[in-house]
This record gives sequence, structure tokens and C-alpha cells, in this order.
Amino acid sequence: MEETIKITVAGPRGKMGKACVEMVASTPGFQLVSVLDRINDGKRLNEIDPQFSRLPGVPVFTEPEKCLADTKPDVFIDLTRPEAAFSHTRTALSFGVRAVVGTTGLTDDQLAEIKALADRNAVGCIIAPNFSLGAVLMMKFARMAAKFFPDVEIIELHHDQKRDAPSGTSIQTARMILEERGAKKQGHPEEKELMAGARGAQISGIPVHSVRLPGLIAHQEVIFGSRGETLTIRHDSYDRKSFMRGIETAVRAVMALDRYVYGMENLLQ
Ligand SMILES: NC(=O)c1ccc[n+]([C@@H]2O[C@H](COP(=O)([O-])OP(=O)(O)OC[C@H]3O[C@@H](n4cnc5c(N)ncnc54)[C@H](O)[C@@H]3O)[C@@H](O)[C@H]2O)c1
Ligand SMILES: O=C(O)C1=N[C@H](C(=O)O)CCC1
Repeated sequence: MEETIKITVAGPRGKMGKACVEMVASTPGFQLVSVLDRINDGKRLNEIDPQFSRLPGVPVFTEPEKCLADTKPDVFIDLTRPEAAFSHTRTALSFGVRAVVGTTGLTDDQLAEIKALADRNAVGCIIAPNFSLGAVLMMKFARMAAKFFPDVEIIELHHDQKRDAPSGTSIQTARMILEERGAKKQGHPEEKELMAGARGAQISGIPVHSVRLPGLIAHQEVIFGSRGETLTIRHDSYDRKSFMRGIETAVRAVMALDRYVYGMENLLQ
């Protein structure tokens, strides 16, 4: 019989954290042993949000060290903000606790430091800007298409409460396209922006445009253009449940890992 995987979720009152707590609580073989919140130290999860009234007994911590020492999770899941995620993940890995991180907006230097720590301590760590299966396939298809369509722009569209732009998914999509086609100057060589930002952010020559509107959740179009035709690859998350299957997969995968992995595309081969 498989052993129960003990899990801590950081950010339980957030949009993703709530969905993740629900997923962990309803997945056979997973046990929610604690949550890490910004406030509410010493309370129980059912006291801080009526949505969790059927989950009595799950302790809430604000200090990551105490949370990990007292409740000894196998896996720490972070769905918070970049500064907090960086600090939490380093703490988890230092305690020998595997980490699954969905928080976006960490810098390349922060990611490199986390990778070094995970690899040095031989503790599994999976960081992914997007846990939805469809988004991972969109990125893989975009990398394939770039071999034949080197001219491409990305439009990412998210809810208006998102803090980071461009999205982690669009940055990773651009990087995967760059693996296939390399850096390239697109558009007219003498193109001039009459208003700053009109051509979007540039990732080694790939323009990335960010839309933030109420009503949206997480969406992206990757538009390729060639003579007489365009190819558009689009993905839409209509519900945060779309990310939960990937988080569940990552939790199971990280149990067998002793190193750092960035991106679910490296697990779904
Ligand atoms: N990887 C993915 O598939 C994926 C999907 C959706 C969102 N995200 C990312 O997940 C993160 C969270 O998104 P969200 O929409 O749930 O945001 P949110 O603002 O709804 O929730 C963030 C939560 O983190 C909490 N928090 C902040 N600092 C904290 C700390 N020090 N300790 C504990 N909790 C802390 C906040 O109180 C808040 O409840 C963002 O970075 C977002 O980009 C990733
Ligand atoms: O809601 C968000 O915030 C999301 N962020 C991820 C990103 O930055 O790519 C993707 C999914 C939703």
C-alpha cells in the first residue's frame, strides 16, 4: 500500500491556495498537515475561512520554521508571492522538505539559488509557472511550430488582480520558442514605438503583450506569422481547478526527485 503524503500549503486564503487546500483534502493518499499563512498564527484552518469548516484540526502557522518542525510535511506547496515563496522554499529545502512552487515572479537569480540549494541538499523541488496540462501542451506545441514559423508574438491575458507582468507562462513560452529558433529581430528594421510599450515587452526579440481584465482567469495566445498565413495556438483556464491536476502530479513526482526541475514540460515527456 502507498504511504500517505503529508503536505503543507502556503497561502491558504489566496485564490490558488484555496483551490489547492480543497485538492489536497479530497485526494486519497494526501494529508494536509498544516497551512502557512501571513497572519492567524495558532488558529485552525476552519477558524480562518468558513469554506474550510469541514476541515477541523489543521493548524495555521506564520513562521515557516515552526510550521515545518512541528508538522513535518513530506511536501511543501507554495502559492503566495515571489518574496515569500523565495524565502519559504529556501527554508523548506534547508529542512530537507521537498517543494512544489507555483508562485510566479521569482527572478532568475532567485531561481538559480533555489536550484543550487535543492541540488546540493539532494531534495526534490519542482517550480512551474503553469500547472495546467493544456498550458504545458501549448508551450510544447509553440516550440514545435517555431521551427517552421520563426516570427511570433505572445498575448497573455489574466485577471486584474495579478501582480506580475508578463506572466510566468509567457516568459517560459518565449524561452521554449528561443530553444528552437534562437534570438531574432522581428518586424521592420526601422520600427519605432510612438508610445512606450506599444510593441510589448521583448524577450530576445519575441514581443509579449499583457492584458489584465476582470472576468479573465488565465489565457494565452501564441501567434505565428508567415507569408500568407498565421497559426494561433491558444489556451484558456476558465477555473483554477485546471491547475490542480498538475499540482497533484508534481507532488507525486517530487517524492521521487532529489534535484530541481523547472517546468511541468520536463515531467510530462
Ligand atoms: N503555477 C501555476 O499554475 C499558477 C496558477 C495560478 C497562479 N499562479 C501564481 O500563484 C501565485 C498566487 O496566485 P493567487 O491568484 O492565488 O494570488 P492571491 O493574491 O489570491 O493569493 C496569494 C496569497 O498569498 C498570501 N501570502 C502572501 N505572503 C505570504 C506569506 N509570507 N506567507 C503566507 N502567505 C502569504 C496572501 O495572503 C494571499 O492570500 C501567484 O504568483 C500567481 O502568479 C500560478
Ligand atoms: O493567476 C495567475 O496569476 C496565473 N499566473 C500564472 C503565470 O504567471 O503564468 C499562470 C496561471 C495563472
